[in-house]
Amino acid sequence: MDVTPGTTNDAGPSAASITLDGIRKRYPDGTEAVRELSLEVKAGELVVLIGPSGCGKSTVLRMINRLIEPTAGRILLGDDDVTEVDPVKLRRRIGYVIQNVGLFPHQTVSANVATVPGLLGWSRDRTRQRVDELLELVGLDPAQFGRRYPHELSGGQRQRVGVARALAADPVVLLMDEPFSAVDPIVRTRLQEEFLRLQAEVRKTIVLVTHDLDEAVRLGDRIAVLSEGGTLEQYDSPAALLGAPASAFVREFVGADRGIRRLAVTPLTREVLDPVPAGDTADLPAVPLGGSAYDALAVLLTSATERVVVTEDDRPVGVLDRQRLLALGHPER
Ligand SMILES: Nc1ncnc2c1ncn2[C@@H]1O[C@H](COP(=O)(O)OP(=O)(O)OP(=O)(O)O)[C@@H](O)[C@H]1O
Repeated sequence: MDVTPGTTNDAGPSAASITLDGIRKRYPDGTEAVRELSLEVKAGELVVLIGPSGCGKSTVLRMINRLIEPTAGRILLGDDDVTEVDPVKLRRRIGYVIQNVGLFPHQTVSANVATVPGLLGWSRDRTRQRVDELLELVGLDPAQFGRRYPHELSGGQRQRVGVARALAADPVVLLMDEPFSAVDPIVRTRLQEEFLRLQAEVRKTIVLVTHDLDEAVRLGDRIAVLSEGGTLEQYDSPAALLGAPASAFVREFVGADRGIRRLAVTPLTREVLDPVPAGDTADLPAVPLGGSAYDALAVLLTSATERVVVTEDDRPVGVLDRQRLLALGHPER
C-alpha cells in the first residue's frame, strides 16, 4: 500500500544519533587507519571530522555505512548496532554525498534523485512528487533541471543534485565526504550557506569530512579534530576549539589566525560588553547585539574610532574597544 506521496510510510524518526564505540580499522596490508575511536553524534547534530591527510577521516565515515567493515568496536544508529543490519538496507537509511557527487552520467537529474525511492519500491507518483520537492528544496527548478543530464549542469548544481539524491528516502543520517571541495571558493561559500539553511529545515544527523577549517567552523555544531590513526585530539564547538585548543597538535592545526576565526563564531552578547559610557555615543559606529565579534571588528577597522557601540532596537546596550574585541579571539590569555 502506498500512503501520502512525499512522506515516509514507515514513520520512523527523521534523524538518529550515532555512537562510535571503540572502533578500529586495520586494513589487510597492516595499515592501522583507525586505532581506537569513540565519538557520539546527537540526533540532528552536524559534526565535522577534520585532520591532516591520511588520518583516517574517510575510513571512519565509510565504516558508519559499512562500505568498510570495522575490525573492532561497535557503531550504533540510535539503538541499532549497524553491524547487525543488512548493509544494503542500512545504506538506504543513510544518505552519502561524496566529492564530485558520483551522479550516474547516463541518467537524468530526476532519475538520479529517484535512485533510492526506486530501490524502496515507491510508486511513480510518490517518487515524482518527492523528487520535485527535493529539487525545489535544494534550489533547482524541477521543470528546468529535472530532465537534464549531469554533464549539462554546473559543478555547484551537480553538488545540489547529489544532496537531493542523498535526502530522497528521508535518511536518518547523512554522511558527506568533502562535499563542497570540487567547486570554486565563491560557489563553495554559497553552497555552504544554502546547505545550512537546508539543514535548519531538515535537521538530519550529519557527519561531514573536510580539509577546510573555515568550512568546519562555518558548518559544524561540533568539530572532531583527528590526528594520525584516527586519534581524537579534541571534540568541541567551533568557538571552544578555536578559543581553547586542547593540545599542541590542535593549536598548530587551527593555526595562527584562529583568533580571527574565533571572532566570526563569537556572538556579541551582553556579557562581553563594557557599560555604555556617560555622554553621547552617537558618533560611534554601531553593530547590533547578536551580531558576530568579527562584524564588530570589521566595522572598527573601517572607521576611525577606537570603539563600537552595540545596539538593540537602535538603543545602545554596551560598547567594545579594540583591545576587548581582540581579546575575545583569545579568551585563554
Ligand atoms: N584500502 C586500503 N588499504 C590500505 N590502507 C588504506 C586503504 N584505504 C586507506 N588506507 C590508509 O588508511 C589511512 C587513512 O586513510 P583515509 O582515506 O581514511 O584518510 P583521510 O583522513 O580520509 O585522508 P584524506 O584527507 O587524504 O582523504 C591512510 O594511511 C591510507 O593510506
